[in-house]
Amino acid sequence: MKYENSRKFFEQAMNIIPGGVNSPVRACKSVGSDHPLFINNADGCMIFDADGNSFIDYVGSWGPMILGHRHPKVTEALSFALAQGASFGAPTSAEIRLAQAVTEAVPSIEMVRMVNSGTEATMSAIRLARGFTGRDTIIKFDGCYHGHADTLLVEAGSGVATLGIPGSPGVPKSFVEHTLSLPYNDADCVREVMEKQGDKIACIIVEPVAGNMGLVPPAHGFLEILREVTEKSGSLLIFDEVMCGFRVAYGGAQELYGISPDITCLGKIIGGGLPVGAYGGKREFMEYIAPQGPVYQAGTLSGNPLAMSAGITTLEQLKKPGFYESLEEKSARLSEGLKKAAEKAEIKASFNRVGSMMGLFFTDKDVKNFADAKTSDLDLFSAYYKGMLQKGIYLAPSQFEAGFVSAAHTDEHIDTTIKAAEEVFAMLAR
Ligand SMILES: Cc1ncc(COP(=O)(O)O)c(C=O)c1O
Ligand SMILES: N[C@H](C=O)CCC(=O)O
Repeated sequence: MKYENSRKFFEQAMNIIPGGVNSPVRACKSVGSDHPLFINNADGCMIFDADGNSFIDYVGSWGPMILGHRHPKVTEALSFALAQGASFGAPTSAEIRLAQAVTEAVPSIEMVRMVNSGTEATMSAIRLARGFTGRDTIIKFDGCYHGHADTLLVEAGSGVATLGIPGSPGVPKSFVEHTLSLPYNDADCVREVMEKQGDKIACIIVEPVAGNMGLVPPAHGFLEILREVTEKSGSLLIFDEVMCGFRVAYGGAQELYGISPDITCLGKIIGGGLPVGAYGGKREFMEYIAPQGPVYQAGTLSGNPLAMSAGITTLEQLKKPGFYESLEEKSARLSEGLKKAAEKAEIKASFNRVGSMMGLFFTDKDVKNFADAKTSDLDLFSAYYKGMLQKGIYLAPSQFEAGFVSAAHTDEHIDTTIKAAEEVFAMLAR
């Protein structure tokens, strides 16, 4: 494959955009690539770069593209919405329709506020929890990523883990002194901390399915314990379902595991590929937000009509009978195929999957938390990433990211991917 145009664009971008990219993980630095792919267009589960190369896409714009790219119904809805005007900075009925779809899908959400990104959703949810409880301290978990708000970068996953950045310069110590980060899936540790400090804790925020240290499912009973200790101490439980919401089930991880949080953060899928975020929960909490309540939060483009229409149409498609069953079948086929391929080549690898979110770690440990994920052989991951790319398979360029299957992937695409992995594993084993 030739990458001349991507290389040329990256040189130009490096001059005028920090690191040549508008979000760090895209630069593909950690896998040793000297440039990312510049993308021209995408269709279904295929993505096409600026040099005319085509790839089967398992990044799906980092999760939103669950229907695949350019779904005809979403494209049609967007054209219609655009014809009415791109933004009004005033309420539209589309905001009510998306709010209705979200509250119907996720019963713990009685009211929802739209924002423009997952970062805004989690940042606002934390402010609400602090405002409502009158407490400052928050608990998060190592390797979970909740966007780039100052207080949430402590021990974060995703790009922070990929680039090995310890938190971030520019975040004053005093901003993070109220953030406690605990090991994911360690119920005993949570109990211990909550027994000692529960009355000071405003909230526990968690990715109920962690997708930013690779993919790590919640251990049996872990989410139940979080619910129990927060209820006991009067703290709020926040599920950050920006990635897993509408992904692992129509009602998200809370439907899958049967736990009802106080506040839920959403993003990605509910915008159908347009910039969006949302946070919602029980009426008593949400009525605390301005202008109804005292906790301030605002946004010029919040509830943007294009994002609302792409989101509404996406959720309509997801609601169709059999959607998640079919996605589960495809994802199981892929994950089983990759597992067998690694076993055949005697590659040390550990696999996690929840529905259409999956992770392959180059370690012989079962990966249950960030410390386990960090035992992965990152050089082997880089070689795997590059090998797969050469064979036309587009994966996230980091061990600490999840992979996503979409409704547009067919058995044929999946079998092509497994065959590519067999060849790459065989090469890595030599
Ligand atoms: C679980 C989770 N929360 C929050 C975010 C932040 O979302 P955004 O990148 O839209 O700000 C992300 C992704 O970046 C995420 O995966
Ligand atoms: N893991 C991140 C979000 O889910 C990846 C997106 C980004 O940071 O650019």
